[in-house]
Amino acid sequence: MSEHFKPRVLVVMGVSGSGKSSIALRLRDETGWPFQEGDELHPKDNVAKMAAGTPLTDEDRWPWLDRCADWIRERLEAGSGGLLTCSALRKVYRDRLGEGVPGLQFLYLKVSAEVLRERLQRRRGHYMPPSLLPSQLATLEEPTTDEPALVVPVERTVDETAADVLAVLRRLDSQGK
Ligand SMILES: Nc1ncnc2c1ncn2[C@@H]1O[C@H](COP(=O)(O)OP(=O)(O)OP(=O)(O)O)[C@@H](O)[C@H]1O
Ligand SMILES: O=C(O)[C@H](O)[C@@H](O)[C@H](O)[C@H](O)CO
Repeated sequence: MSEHFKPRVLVVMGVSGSGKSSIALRLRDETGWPFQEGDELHPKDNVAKMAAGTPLTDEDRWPWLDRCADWIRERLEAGSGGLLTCSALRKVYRDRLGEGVPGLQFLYLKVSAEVLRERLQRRRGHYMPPSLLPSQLATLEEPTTDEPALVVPVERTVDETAADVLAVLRRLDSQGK
């Protein structure tokens, strides 16, 4: 049985290859919160575009972000907690997802460009080509300190990183935050 954590909706964010899916799945196992892979909410044209090596535009992303926002809102209303992977690269995207709504928290996976390049080169069986990394990094606006985001460097193992996040959640729970 998983440990009890106060239900929160966490958006696990960062560029392609930062480890969103890997970390979110570990956190799902530990918290028991519902999990949604944000990549699965992309309209199929978006996936085809990325697979062909073309970066998405803001216009491509809005319908996808709206689907992500719907999922977040449902989870908040249900009070079940939730884990969504979503690159959420720009501040306006995070606003669209509902940043600032109580109970919604972002978890930013901060990884150096070198490590990202290496991970994406090694990854197999994913539509996102490593050639899109520069555009992902160019689009990224890291969350600032006045945003409700936890920032974790993820150049250690998935288990170590997940343990760090759980420690933060326990601390927030014990402080009644
Ligand atoms: N902490 C880690 N240490 C080493 N390798 C990792 C780590 N986290 C993830 N990886 C590996 O890096 C690759 C990218 O991870 P993952 O698919 O979880 O990233 P992602 O952010 O969900 O990517 P995308 O947004 O493109 O779907 C995978 O091959 C994964 O096994
Ligand atoms: O905003 C974006 O450009 C996209 O969401 C990408 O980040 C991908 O969906 C994901 O990272 C691919 O695997």
